[in-house]
Amino acid sequence: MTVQTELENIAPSKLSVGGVSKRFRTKRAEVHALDRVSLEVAEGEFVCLVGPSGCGKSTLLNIIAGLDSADEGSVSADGQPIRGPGRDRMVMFQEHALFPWLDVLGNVMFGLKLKPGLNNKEREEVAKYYLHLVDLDSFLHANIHELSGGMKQRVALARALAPNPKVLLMDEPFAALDALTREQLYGDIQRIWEQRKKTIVFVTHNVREAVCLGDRVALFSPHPGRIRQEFAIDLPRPRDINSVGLATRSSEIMKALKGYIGSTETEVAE
Ligand SMILES: Nc1ncnc2c1ncn2[C@@H]1O[C@H](COP(=O)(O)OP(=O)(O)OP(=O)(O)O)[C@@H](O)[C@H]1O
Repeated sequence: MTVQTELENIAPSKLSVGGVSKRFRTKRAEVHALDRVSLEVAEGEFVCLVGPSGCGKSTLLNIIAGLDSADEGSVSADGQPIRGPGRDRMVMFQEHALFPWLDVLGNVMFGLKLKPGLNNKEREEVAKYYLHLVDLDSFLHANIHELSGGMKQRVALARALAPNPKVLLMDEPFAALDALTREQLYGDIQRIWEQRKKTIVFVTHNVREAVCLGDRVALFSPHPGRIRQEFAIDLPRPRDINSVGLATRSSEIMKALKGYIGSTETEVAE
């Protein structure tokens, strides 16, 4: 395999979630995290899962990632049942989970370790391509602890993209960042998604963030976790989170969400 073939866009996956239920049993209680959740995500689609804390968004993402399994129902990528993690589905979490003993380049190269057919020099070339994509060319040899929160998440994004997955699964990746840094990353992730043609499932409790990024927003409610409604977002891209159109659409969705969870719920940000 050459670096050039490795960097080519590959066809994104279609995801299919059918009637998935999941319960967690602890010593004291049983939590019904997901109740017959179904979701279809088309090839290259950007879908956001929105809802208050505890409604099962991360559980569903973990099941699609193959990090957890459903009690009932089916989950498949391109028609193949998902039975465990795979390089075709990379996950990015709120916490960057970078290795502090490796520099920026080393962290992204680490994700390519198991990539067959690439030698070290080629892995470095691939890693540099993705670090350029996230605007970190000048920080290849920086230590992780020297970076800002936003830069760490850029490294984490480059690391998730480097194995050229068909699906990117993102669990509140920007939640711990300040508003300005988040806004920059909204622009970046939209640009990268269009350039690299990934299927993206993005978990957030921020309705505006979901409307800014998603082709579609799936609304969850908790106890038990269910998808209550889906909204197609046809605003032109790239979207500005501060635009009037986006605020209007967010308010409509927020209103629907409050109808499902009650207006006293405070964990969802508009
Ligand atoms: N490993 C686990 N053991 C026991 N309960 C769990 C486990 N993982 C999740 N849960 C419970 O399942 C429910 C759904 O959790 P989940 O993390 O999927 O929700 P979420 O919508 O992603 O919430 P948040 O936005 O807070 O991450 C919650 O009540 C949670 O406490």
